[in-house]
Amino acid sequence: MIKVAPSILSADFANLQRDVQLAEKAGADSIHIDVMDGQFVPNLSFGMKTVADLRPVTSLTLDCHLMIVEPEHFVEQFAKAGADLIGVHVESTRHIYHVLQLIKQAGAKAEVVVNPGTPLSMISEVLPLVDQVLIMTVNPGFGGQHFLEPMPAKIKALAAIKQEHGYDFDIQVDGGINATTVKQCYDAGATVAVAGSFVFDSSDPAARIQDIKVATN
Ligand SMILES: O=C(CO)[C@H](O)[C@H](O)COP(=O)(O)O
Ligand SMILES: [Fe+2]
Repeated sequence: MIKVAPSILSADFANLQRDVQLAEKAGADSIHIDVMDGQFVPNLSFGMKTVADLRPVTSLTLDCHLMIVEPEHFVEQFAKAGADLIGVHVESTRHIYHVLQLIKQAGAKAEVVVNPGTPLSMISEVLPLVDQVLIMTVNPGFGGQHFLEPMPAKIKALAAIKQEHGYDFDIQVDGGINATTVKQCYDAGATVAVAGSFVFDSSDPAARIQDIKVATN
C-alpha cells in the first residue's frame, strides 16, 4: 500500500491546524508543505513560520517541498522550524550535492526533486545521498493540474536504478494524483503519493485519503 502525503496547498489556509489534524486522523503518513518563492515557480505559498506553527499540532512527518531558487540559503532554517524531510529541486541550485549535505547536517531527511522535463541522469550522482526522490508528475507551481501520462515510465526507470544499486530511498510522486493515477505510479514503483486537490477539494477529505490507499492495496 502506498504512503499518502496530503498537500496543504489545497487546504483551507484559515484552518490549517484543523485540516492537518483531520488528515492525521484519516491515516495520512506525512504532511506535504509546498514552499514557493514566485521565482522558481510563478506562485507564492508558505514559509518557515508555517512549518514552525504546524510543528506542535501534529506528530506526522512534515515534508517540505521547496520550490525556491538557491535553497541552500534556507534549508537550515526549515530544519530548525521543524521540517523532518526537506526536498530541493535539482534545477534550483548549482550545488545540489552541497544542499543535500546541508539538509542532512541540519538533522533532516534529504530529498531531491526532478521536474517533468529533467532527465534522471541529472540526479545520478546524488542518489546514494538521499532518503527520498520526488518525481514531479505535473509542472510545479499550482495544485489541481492534470497528471502527465509519460511520468510512470520515468518512475519505472528510477525504480530499476534503485534496485540495480541497492539504494533504499523512497520514490514520491506529486501532481495530479487521484485514485486512478496513483495506481499507475504505484505499479511503476512509487512508494509515497502527494495529493492536494483530490483530498482537500472534496467534502470528505478523509475518504479521499482512504481511496488512495485502497487503490494501491
Ligand atoms: O508541488 C505541488 C505543486 O507544485 C503540489 O504538491 C501538487 O501540485 C499537489 O497538488 P495536486 O494534488 O492538486 O496536483
Ligand atoms: Fe509539492
